[in-house]
Amino acid sequence: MTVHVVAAVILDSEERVLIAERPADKHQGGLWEFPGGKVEPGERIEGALCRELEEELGILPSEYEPLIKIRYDYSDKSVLLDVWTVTAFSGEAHGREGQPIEWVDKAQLRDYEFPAANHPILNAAILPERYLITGSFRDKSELIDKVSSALRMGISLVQFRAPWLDKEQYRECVESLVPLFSGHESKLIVKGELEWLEDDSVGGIHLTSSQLESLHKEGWKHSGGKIVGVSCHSGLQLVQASEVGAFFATLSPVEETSFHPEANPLGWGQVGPMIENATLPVYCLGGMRDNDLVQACRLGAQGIAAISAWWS
Ligand SMILES: Nc1nc2c([nH]c(=O)n2[C@H]2C[C@H](O)[C@@H](COP(=O)(O)OP(=O)(O)OP(=O)(O)O)O2)c(=O)[nH]1
Ligand SMILES: [Mg+2]
Repeated sequence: MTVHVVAAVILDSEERVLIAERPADKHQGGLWEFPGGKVEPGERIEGALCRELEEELGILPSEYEPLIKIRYDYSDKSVLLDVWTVTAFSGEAHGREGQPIEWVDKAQLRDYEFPAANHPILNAAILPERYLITGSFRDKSELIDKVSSALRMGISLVQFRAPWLDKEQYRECVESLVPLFSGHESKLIVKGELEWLEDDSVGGIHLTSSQLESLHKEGWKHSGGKIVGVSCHSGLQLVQASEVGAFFATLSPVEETSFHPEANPLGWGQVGPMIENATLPVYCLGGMRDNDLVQACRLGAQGIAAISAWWS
């Protein structure tokens, strides 16, 4: 039997996250957690969220939205963690059950030890809702202009993609973008070979589904703090993406897109259950515009990924 648990990534005005230490005598005791607890029979999930945060922290959430759902089988117990982001609440958070609590910068979250099920939840808590993939550009200066303007729009995760360039031009473009990301909370992800993981000037890499397939076959597993994203087009690939230790996946094409006119759109109807079963954060990709974000998040996605929407 699966225990349905609601948990909250509570943010303050400085984007810090509230975490609490689980009592030593409880399941997964002594580890840090996102506050929450079991949903009672017949209880609505939002009701359980408000009740648990009131009981454990003495706060009442007023603005919240679904972040991610993760199923996980511990040897002694199976849980469905239904995680919500809370962006506004009344009251002063304190450990009402005597549990230590801490407000932590997102970048520091990985320094704390969480239960095994929380791995994708940490990634979801850290990743933004919008993921820009670079589109066409004439030269480096246009590339820099376009990425700069996206960063000014508040986009903080950018994949550099330019399949028409040779290796040297490609590297030069990456090098020209790197300074835009220093000092920002933003991350530059390079679409390309695994060797980019060794490059400390970039935030991570994005793998194609065929790279995923061969890496998965080899039994490759990502370790370390660098972000790894993977392009997925099926439920099986989403499973493989989790198994190789990817931080997130894009799922495409959700709708028709001029970039891949030959591909059959999955449509929201198929995308919903695929996200539901995924065990990593998923960005919807393919024909996405800003106003698709609400629908994507309603289906449990991390957010949306796009070229055209933010590449003007
Ligand atoms: N709240 C919370 N629970 C988590 C997290 N990660 C994780 O694996 N769990 C597991 C541990 C527990 O098996 C279950 C949550 O149960 P709980 O002990 O907090 O439930 P509860 O607050 O209702 O407390 P009680 O019924 O034991 O008094 O989910 C997390 O980040 N937050
Ligand atoms: Mg609890």
